[in-house]
Amino acid sequence: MEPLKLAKVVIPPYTKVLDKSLFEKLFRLVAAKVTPHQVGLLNKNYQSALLNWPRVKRVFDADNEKLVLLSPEFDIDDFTGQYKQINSFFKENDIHLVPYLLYLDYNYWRADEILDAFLPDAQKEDHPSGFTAVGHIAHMNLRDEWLPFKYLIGQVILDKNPSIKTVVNKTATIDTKFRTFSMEVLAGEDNFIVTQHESGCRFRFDFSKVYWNSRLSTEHDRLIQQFQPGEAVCDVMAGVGPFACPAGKKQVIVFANDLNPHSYESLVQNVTLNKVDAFVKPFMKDGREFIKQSTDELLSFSKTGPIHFSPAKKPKGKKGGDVSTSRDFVIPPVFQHYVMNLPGSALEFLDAFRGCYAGKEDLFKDYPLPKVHVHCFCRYDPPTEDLLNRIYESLGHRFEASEVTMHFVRKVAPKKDMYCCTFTLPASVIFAKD
Ligand SMILES: C[S@@+](CC[C@H](N)C(=O)[O-])C[C@H]1O[C@@H](n2cnc3c(N)ncnc32)[C@H](O)[C@@H]1O
Repeated sequence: MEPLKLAKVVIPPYTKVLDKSLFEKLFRLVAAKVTPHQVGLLNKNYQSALLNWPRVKRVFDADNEKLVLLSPEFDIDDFTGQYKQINSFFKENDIHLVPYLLYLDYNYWRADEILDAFLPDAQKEDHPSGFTAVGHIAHMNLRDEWLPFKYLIGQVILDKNPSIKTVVNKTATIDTKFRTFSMEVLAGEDNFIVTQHESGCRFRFDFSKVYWNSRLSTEHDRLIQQFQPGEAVCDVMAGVGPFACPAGKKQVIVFANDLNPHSYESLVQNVTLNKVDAFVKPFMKDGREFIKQSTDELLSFSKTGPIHFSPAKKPKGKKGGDVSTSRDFVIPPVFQHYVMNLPGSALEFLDAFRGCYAGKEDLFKDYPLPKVHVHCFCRYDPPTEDLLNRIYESLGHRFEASEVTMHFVRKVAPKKDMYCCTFTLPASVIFAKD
């Protein structure tokens, strides 16, 4: 008896339509015709002789009786070896054994089983059944050797993942100004407008025109946790709002900026979608200019009076949760945090902090100096010296290692790690008059 495994199938490279009949398989099995009571006895006493394949039903109705499928290894004539006892049981109880044809088709097999059957064997462990989901889109990053089978791979991913409606493959490395990448639809609808959930918020955007990376959700949450209600945060490269909107939901005041007009457009929509308009202000400027101008923008905004916040009324009958009390949030005249997530170049923007609060020293009477959370890539392990040097080159201030937290975010490539450096902006930098 063949094991439960798809045999290799040969499909010519660049085939566009998957012939699903290639994955149909017929198994000639034996079934025991028993009473419902005997099903329990078989399950209890003779498990190893019964069919035990994943996702395959073993017991079927047959008139007033039941058919129980036996293992393909079961030997009907074995009265001395491992099947001696079950064969005796069948004989003593006058149980009939009947042939049973089990048919498994394309719907039965998992994506990785189907891909293993038609993709070349080399580097089998890397067969591409994994993808990153962004809303209804499965985003793949296929290696060159799988490209001749890209449409079939896309079809399998689409068929085997009910929430996926579009499968795309990245066609070039990210090197655009706005961190977007070109992509090709492998299967499904040609629709890039997605709705993605993260950190208790909803985000809508065109995945082909803006930056989004679902793998950053932990990093988003990590920083959001550091922001306190009533604090002011300057999100210099905000994208479609994955820091800004959740922070706004916890009543953090966020100036959120992105230079990509498509990101800005989605950011504006997402602020409204998540009802954080009172707390999150979107901008579309170059990050360096924004760092400089946002100090005055916030100062003016702080003079408009406190933000009056009334939590949405709880639906009738809902118990628990916070007591709904309204609260006034005084807008701070200075930022407590700057977030700069553009890891390829954000360190180079640090020079913009020189003198950004020059002449405004008094504003810090009641506020601490701002913290910067700047993301960057590094190819050194440990990263300390390299990152301290690069911060110095741009900011013009040499920190001690103990003054900068270097949080490892993720490995992007074998010699490319993403970090978030957090430090307090020195008074000598932000009040500099040079
Ligand atoms: C890596 S993405 C991060 C987006 C978002 N903060 C996140 O965590 O998903 C970097 C963002 O910086 C924006 N960007 C690129 N150059 C910029 C610049 N000079 N000024 C402001 N934003 C810029 C891009 O459009 C992109 O949305």
